Amino acid sequence: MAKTTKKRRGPQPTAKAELNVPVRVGQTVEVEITGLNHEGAGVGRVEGYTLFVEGALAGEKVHARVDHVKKNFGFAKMTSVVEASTYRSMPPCPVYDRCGGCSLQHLVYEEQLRHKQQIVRDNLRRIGGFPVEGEGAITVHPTLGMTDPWRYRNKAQVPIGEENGALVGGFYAEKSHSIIDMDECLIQHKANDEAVAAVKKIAAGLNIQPYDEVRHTGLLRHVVAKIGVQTGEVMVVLVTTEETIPRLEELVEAIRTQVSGVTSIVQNVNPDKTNVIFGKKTVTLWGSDVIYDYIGPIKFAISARSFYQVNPAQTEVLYNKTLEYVGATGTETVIDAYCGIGTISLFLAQKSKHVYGVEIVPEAIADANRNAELNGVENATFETGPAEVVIPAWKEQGIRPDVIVVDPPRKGCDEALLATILEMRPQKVVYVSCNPSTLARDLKVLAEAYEVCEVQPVDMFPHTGHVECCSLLVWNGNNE
Ligand SMILES: C[S@@+](CC[C@H](N)C(=O)[O-])C[C@H]1O[C@@H](n2cnc3c(N)ncnc32)[C@H](O)[C@@H]1O
Repeated sequence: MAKTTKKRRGPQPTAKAELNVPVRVGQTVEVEITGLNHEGAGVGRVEGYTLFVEGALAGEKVHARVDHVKKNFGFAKMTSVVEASTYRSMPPCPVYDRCGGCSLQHLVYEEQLRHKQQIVRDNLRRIGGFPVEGEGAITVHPTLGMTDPWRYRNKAQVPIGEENGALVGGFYAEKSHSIIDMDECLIQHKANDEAVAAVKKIAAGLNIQPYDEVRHTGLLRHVVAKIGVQTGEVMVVLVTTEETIPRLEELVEAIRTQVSGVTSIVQNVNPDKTNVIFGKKTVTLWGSDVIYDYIGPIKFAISARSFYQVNPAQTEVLYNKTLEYVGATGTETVIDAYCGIGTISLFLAQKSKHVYGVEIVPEAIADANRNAELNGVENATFETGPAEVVIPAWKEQGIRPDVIVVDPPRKGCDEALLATILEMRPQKVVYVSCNPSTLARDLKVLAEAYEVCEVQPVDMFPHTGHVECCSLLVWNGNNE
């Protein structure tokens, strides 16, 4: 099911004269594509003016229709290929060009991996000012990809609506609130697709009213399905506008008997006029409050609302790399900043003396403590709060980490945290990042006292433009 929707750019009848650019909205142009940007759009020029062309690949000549112009660059959509790249492949997904969840399905997978490695290199050079070639260059390893890069997502979040009087669920059509019905997503675990399709059919059969986003009427807003890939346990979450569900017993009984692997049926109530999926109230309708999964040897309890990495196979690859870079032997004190539900912390606790995890969301820390208990881990301590406040406090308390691991959100580390790391000077910093540009910016700051030894890109989200990285930094021994 659709994971993301394409950025919606509003209608823009800007005349080319207004901005003094060589193209106008609605015009079809021929463009030679020289590169791919971080969102997977082709980059080309028309009379020196940069156009980002959705659907085009580096090395291609294409026809494209301009749909948005700005002063220095514009956006276009490919309408036909004039000269194709040898790396072009036929996207297997039938709704690929309408969904927007994936942006790279038309590029052969090996080339996607090379592209992601290049994106990391470009950011390190352009934003970080690091050499990436020749003597003294940072080693950026080839991206670690999946042997089978399909059906990897363990969570589907599907908006429900109405089309011609029928209940539908799938993804939002571009620049609209109407939902295109879809029962299969090729990057989604098959069990989740089947669970959502079954729930849609059951809900329609029981005449449960789908949500109308514009009028803010109806009951069923979203169907969420989650699977613990290692345990096969499935959770179905019904997100509704109201607490009362008509024919509730029949609904639960049908889901319980028709959804394969289901061990948990949960209702979340979201009465607000918002595009945020979940509301505050969650009730278990049948079965367990949680499903379980394993990453490596660590068992995790996953509730309806808890954050859990969506590609568990590649998460294990990423965490093993983190463990390798930390290089713990059993004597180390490690700080895990931005620890979420303690996934990295619990991985590290196996090999370290003590792990301190900090995270801003209280519910995530409650999950981290519960997961520590579940795994009998006694050498991990979790604290709620901003990393940039809690870690300086730990410093004052005399905690001296040998290694600090950071895994911040896309905006990167807070400046105050980087300053604290430079003051604490652990022997190593391991930086896990989902955004190469903020990674490059922060590494540049840390390079004052650290050698950036190597960067390992990991493909957590095949067929999308995203890339995750794990970087090893070692203190340069300079006390100044
Ligand atoms: C990319 S996630 C990493 C989660 C975890 N390491 C994992 O692998 O599942 C970033 C986490 O940072 C948390 N966060 C955001 N800002 C924070 C801050 N200032 N201090 C501590 N945690 C923060 C978010 O809530 C989120 O859980």
